[in-house]
Amino acid sequence: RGPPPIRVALTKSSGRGVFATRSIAAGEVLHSAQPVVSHPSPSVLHEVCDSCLRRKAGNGGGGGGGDTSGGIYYFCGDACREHAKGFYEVEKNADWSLFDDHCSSRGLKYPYMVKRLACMVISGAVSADCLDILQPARLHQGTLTEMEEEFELLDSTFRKVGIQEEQTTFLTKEWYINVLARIRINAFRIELIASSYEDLLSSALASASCDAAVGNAVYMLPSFYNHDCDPNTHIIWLESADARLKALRDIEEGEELRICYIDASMDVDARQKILADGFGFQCRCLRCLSGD
Ligand SMILES: C[S@@+](CC[C@H](N)C(=O)[O-])C[C@H]1O[C@@H](n2cnc3c(N)ncnc32)[C@H](O)[C@@H]1O
Repeated sequence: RGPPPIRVALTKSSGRGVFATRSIAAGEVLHSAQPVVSHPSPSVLHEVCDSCLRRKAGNGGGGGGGDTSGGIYYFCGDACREHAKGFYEVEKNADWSLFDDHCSSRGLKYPYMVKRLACMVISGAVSADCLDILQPARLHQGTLTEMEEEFELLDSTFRKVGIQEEQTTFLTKEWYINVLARIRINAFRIELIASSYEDLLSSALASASCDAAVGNAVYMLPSFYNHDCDPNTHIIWLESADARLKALRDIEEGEELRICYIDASMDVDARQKILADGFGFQCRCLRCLSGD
């Protein structure tokens, strides 16, 4: 397989975007992508692999061969356990109860990803500026104050573990806010596509009882796709957080590839509100302009 048939370039009015470098047929997989950082949804913790978010065998995932590691984490196999060392070796040594309680009582999900990223930076798995290339959200004063509180809890948790100071020099309030501002705009909520009848049953149960998402993740290339309420591309997850970008219809060379960030079945007013509040832009796609 050659390189993916895409390139990132400036659009006329939506910052950077992804463009087709040749014609693409409907249904073609453009490329796959692995998360830079991911985290299970709090409601399914211990039910999905802490690394790839695959459901535990018996929870509809069919991902046998897994184990639990010290009761705190579940990894679906050796590859994920190995890959997770990037955060696990640091994360498991700290008492996260204050930080986690703070986030769960407020229904916050993204700070868990910042915590994980901080552990990855400390262990040397990624650099502190690995998300800097992504677009940040514009933040209001109220949000900044909340983030400062979260940062204090994160910082004090690391201090209690006694990690060497030179390993945490990156860990400043500014770093925390910068990373979270990028995660807010670029994180994907991951819903796995059921791959068997058993999965269908258990995912129906999961969505009836709680959140259907297995977690959230940030990717590099998928973060450059702009939004359209009638997209020509979509991002899908089959059994794990490894994503696939797939053409929804025939696409011409040079055309911009766009995905839909939200539930496209909502009416135009609801879509506009969510995109403005959550992503900070007014959608002017053809579907919105036609009032559909
Ligand atoms: C995930 S990023 C997409 C890549 C981004 N354009 C960049 O330069 O990094 C999401 C941001 O892109 C911009 N964007 C995405 N879709 C847009 C659209 N349909 N109209 C205007 N801005 C859009 C918004 O600023 C949004 O917050």
